[in-house]
Amino acid sequence: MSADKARLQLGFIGLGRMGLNMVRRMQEAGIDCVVFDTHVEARREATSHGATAAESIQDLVAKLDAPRNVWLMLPTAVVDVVLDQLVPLLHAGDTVIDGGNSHYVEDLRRAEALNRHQVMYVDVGVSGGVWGRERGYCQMIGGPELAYKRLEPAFAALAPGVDAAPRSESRSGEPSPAEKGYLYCGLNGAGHFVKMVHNGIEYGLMAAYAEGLNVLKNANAGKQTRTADAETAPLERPELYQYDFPIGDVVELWRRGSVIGSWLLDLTAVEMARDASLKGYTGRVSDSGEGRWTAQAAIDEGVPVPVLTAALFGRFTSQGNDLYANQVMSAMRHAFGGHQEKTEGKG
Ligand SMILES: O=C(O)[C@H](O)[C@@H](O)[C@H](O)[C@H](O)COP(=O)(O)O
Repeated sequence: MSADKARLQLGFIGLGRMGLNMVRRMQEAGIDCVVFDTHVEARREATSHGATAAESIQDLVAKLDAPRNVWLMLPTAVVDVVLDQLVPLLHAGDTVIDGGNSHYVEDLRRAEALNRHQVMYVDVGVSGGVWGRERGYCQMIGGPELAYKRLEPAFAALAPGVDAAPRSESRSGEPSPAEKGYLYCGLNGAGHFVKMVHNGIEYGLMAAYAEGLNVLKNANAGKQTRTADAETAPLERPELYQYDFPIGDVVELWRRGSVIGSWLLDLTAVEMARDASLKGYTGRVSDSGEGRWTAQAAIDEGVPVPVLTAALFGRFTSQGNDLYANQVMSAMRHAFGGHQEKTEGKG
């Protein structure tokens, strides 16, 4: 443990799915965390891992040595509420870190507001989800470089480390922060901007796998008999679609030596091994905002992102937001051709 690591103390607000595990990882690395969450149980759990619990935000600030560092790991909707309580308690030279999935535009506004109190604001896009405690967290960091430097032992403790991936050819010597799993991306907003695009890509990758696997799943379409009044046109050559692929095994196979292996595919394989029919899922795919923000940024930049937007719109469809459009089309079809809607599914 380095001397710097031993000295760093961190206030931590928000002990949810990710926050608690992040605190555990930092405590294990010798970083003292003073934690607060409205759930007493979460605070108790954090103390069992060596953290110091605070009874309130005021108590948390009082328990920290100056200059204070307070990391927020909160749903985006409550960040401003907590900042309103926290910032008046802080002093010049203190730092607030937002590790949630905030929009980078919000970071710019918040950084300016905190700056008026001479409090530094750092935005950190954190990837790794519920697996982060074990695998480490990939961190994309924006804000004043001074604050980044001060917090570097915390970023290093949370990061997966250089061994998480084979070193890229022609990189040698002391691994760079990026190779360890954290990166200073630039001034305020930069961290969440990079995380926003990361999530835009996440949507695209997920949709690509999902669509491909659906083509495999329906490769037995020629086996289904279609009646004259079926919903869709008959297959011209049903003999071409007579396959029942073991999708779970195909996914498992692609994890080994194929071009499209990835952690997303690894996770898919685990789900498929449990139940390849995915009966436990209705297929409603939520979106928390970052896919939308990526599309908005691309429009402002005049950059085409057809794959990412198609994936985003696919999520809207899954949420049922295509219903009225479909009703309009069905009404038109009925109006011009007298066509009745079929009540059954695939015919
Ligand atoms: O990198 C990550 O760990 C994920 O990207 C994560 O941060 C993501 O934001 C949420 O798990 C869900 O996001 P959506 O609701 O937008 O799918």
